[in-house]
This record gives sequence, structure tokens and C-alpha cells, in this order.
Amino acid sequence: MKLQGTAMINEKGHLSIGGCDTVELVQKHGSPLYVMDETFLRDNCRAYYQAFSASGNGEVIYASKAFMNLAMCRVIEEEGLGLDVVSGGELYTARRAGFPMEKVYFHGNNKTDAELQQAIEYGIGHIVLDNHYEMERLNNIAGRAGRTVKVLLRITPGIECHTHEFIRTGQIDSKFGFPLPTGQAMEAIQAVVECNNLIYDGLHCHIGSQIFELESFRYAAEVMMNFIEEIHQKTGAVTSILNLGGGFGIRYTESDEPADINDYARTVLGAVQGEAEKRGLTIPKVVVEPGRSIAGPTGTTLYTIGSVKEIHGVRKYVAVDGGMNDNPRPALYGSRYEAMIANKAEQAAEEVVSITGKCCESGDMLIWDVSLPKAESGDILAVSSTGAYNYTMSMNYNRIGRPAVVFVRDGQSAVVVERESLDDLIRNDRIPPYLQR
Ligand SMILES: Cc1ncc(COP(=O)(O)O)c(C=O)c1O
Ligand SMILES: N[C@@H](CCCC[NH3+])C(=O)O
Repeated sequence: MKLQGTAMINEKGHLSIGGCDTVELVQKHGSPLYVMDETFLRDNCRAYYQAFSASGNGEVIYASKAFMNLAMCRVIEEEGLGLDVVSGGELYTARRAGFPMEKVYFHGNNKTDAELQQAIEYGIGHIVLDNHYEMERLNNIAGRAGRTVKVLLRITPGIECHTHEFIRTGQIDSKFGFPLPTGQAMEAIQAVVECNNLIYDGLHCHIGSQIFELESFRYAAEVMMNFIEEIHQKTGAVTSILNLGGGFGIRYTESDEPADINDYARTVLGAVQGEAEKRGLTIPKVVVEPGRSIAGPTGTTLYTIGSVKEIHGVRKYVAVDGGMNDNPRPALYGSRYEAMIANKAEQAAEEVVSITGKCCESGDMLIWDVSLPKAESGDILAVSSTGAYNYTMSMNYNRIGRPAVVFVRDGQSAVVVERESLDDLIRNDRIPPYLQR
């Protein structure tokens, strides 16, 4: 496992993160445990801020679907980033954290009336329209509230990028957005400028997630700038914002080779500027929505090893006290992760084992074939790069409670999400009168 951020091996030969011994973190906060390296998290925010916002023409909004809670909203606000939310729940979390609402963009392909009303009531910065049904309802809801709302239109540019098909979103056959190649995107622009209560402020596209080739982002910028020119010619409308989505890939295993954030910024900012100058257009503000590349590498999940079972001549299964409940990505996407035994961090690998979870599913495998020192019951297993799309995609299958989340920094740990208790698991259960006794 590659050590990233503040992760290091301490004098006891244990993995330490944020100056905290991970074995002691488990003793203090329990197992499994999500550990977020706050210094690393802030460094990632700053790298994005420097690369995009410091130029004056870019804005970074963190995609909260990757990892969100009240404390995370505070960190994002302190680091000067905006926020991308995709549900009333994410919006509510941001609001309860006191996040500045004018820096929030509201996404989603099927926002409810209640969510649109909530967004208007909170004074949200932008709503990203996905379809005509939503456009019409938002226009009516805003009208009834006596308000105008700034909107972006989500466009599917028809770009195929090289990533898992479930996390690819820019291709024309997609549930998201108004398709560009079919002419429907232009129809949507013509419709939105007619809406009295909506202010057309710009466009959005998101071509997918865990992308490594910068060329895909450059090409998306070019296609969108071409569309912006067409919009201007056909309607006279000015596109002030071009939101190019998220999708910047991270390292999960050694086969992943992420690009540099500064190169990413230079590529997209340069492409937008170059295309604008070529076409005689005003340069729009460029917004990016990174999620995974801010939170992902900064998270590590700590598990306790329980049963170790060898099927002679076939495989050794090492079972941990978590699994697909806290990290469904291997089961969903076949995602690969790296791991180490936190209390044997200096010991050399001596066997190849497979890490399985505790769910009642054969597919509950966290890592197939990983080289580790001898894995024994009671050891602490650390799985890296679990900061994004782990807690936020976790579940209670088999009535297993979600682990706690701690922020670590400067030798201190702070709980930012409590572990779910057994009582939490039955909190919303109700016994109807005829079953009561
Ligand atoms: C609209 C939108 N914006 C931003 C993101 C964040 O993407 P990532 O976490 O890959 O940066 C996503 C998720 O893929 C998304 O759907
Ligand atoms: N949840 C996905 C990515 C999709 C994000 C939202 N469009 C993942 O874990 O990789």
C-alpha cells in the first residue's frame, strides 16, 4: 500500500495517519473505522483552489456526493470552495453546517417539487436543470414564490471516455442532461430563455468519473465552447459559466496513474480561453466539480481481522469486521484497493490472501489476492483511498451499523460521524397496533 498524505510508519512499526497511531485509533474509536487525513484533505482543496480559482477565472465546487457531513462542509467552506449537491438531504446538510448558499449548485436528474422549493427558500446560488419537466416546474415554483432563479443547463455532449460504464455519463445514451448531438440541447436553451422566472447563466457537462486522460476534458471544453458559440449566434444569449463537472481520477492501486491537478487546470482553462478567443466570445467562468480527487486519497478504513480460513490449495480468506456495507465499490464496479496490516507495517509480505467482508453475500469481497505479512485474527487491516464514495454509499444490509468517521490531524482525532448503534438500526422501525403486545 502506498503511503499518501501524512501516512507514515511510526516507531512502533505501526501505520500512523495525521500523527495518530492507527492501532490506537481503533482502540479509542472502535472498529471498523473510517479515518480521514484532514491535513491531506485541506491540501487537496488548496491545490484545486490554487490551480483553478487563483487565476481569477475558475471556481471549484466540491462534489459532496463523494463524502459529506457537517464537519466536511466546514472544511470545504474554510478552504474557499463551493459545493455541488444532488438531493434535498445534501442541501439540508450544507445549510445546517451554515454553508454559504450562494456557493451551492443543485444537480440531479429528478429533483422533486419539495427539493426545488427547498432550494429556492434557502436562496441557493444555481440550479442545474436536467430536463424540460424540471424547467417548467422550477419556473412555476419560482414564479409562485415571487423569485427568479439562476440556472445552468446540463448538457450531454456525446463524449465517450475510458472509465467503467456505470460511472460514465457524457455519452448520448445517458439518463443525464439535454443531449447535444440530437439538437435537443439547443431546444432547451430556446425554452429556458423564454422562462420569465429563470435566469440562464450557463452550461454544465460531466463526462464521467475516475478519468485519467486530460484529452477527454480538453475535448469536452472544446465541444461545449462550440455550443456556446452556437447559442450566442442563434439566441444572442450569453453563457457566463461553463461548468465542466468532476471526474479527475485518483490512484487506488499501482496501475492507476493520475494526472497532475495543475496540468488538468492548464488543460481546461487553456482550452476554454483558446476556444473563446478563436470564436470571439467572452471567456466564461470555468467551474469544476471534483469529488473523488479531493476526498478519496485522504481516507483509510481500518478493520479488525477475524476469521482466517484456508481452502487448501485454493485460497486463503481473511475476513474483516466490515465489507460491502462500508465499501460497496468492489462489489458494484469491480474496484481494486490496496491494503496493509497496520500493526505489522514494517513486516515483509509473505502470503497472498483475499480479504472478505462479513456480509451474507459471496460477492462481499473487498480485495482479491493481496500480498500481506502473515494475517492473524486481531490484526488491524488498513485499506487505503476509501475517502470517496465509501461512507456516502454505505448501507445497513444485514442490519450492520455504519462505522464512525474520524478526522485526524497533528496527533489528534475527532469524531465527525458517530458509529451507528444497535438502537440506531431500529430507530425508524414501527410496530403497528395489531402486532403490539
Ligand atoms: C454531476 C457530477 N459532478 C461531479 C461529480 C464528481 O465526480 P468525481 O468524484 O469523479 O470528481 C459527479 C460524479 O461523478 C457528477 O455526477
Ligand atoms: N459512485 C461512483 C462514481 C459516480 C459518482 C457520481 N456520478 C464511484 O464510486 O466511483
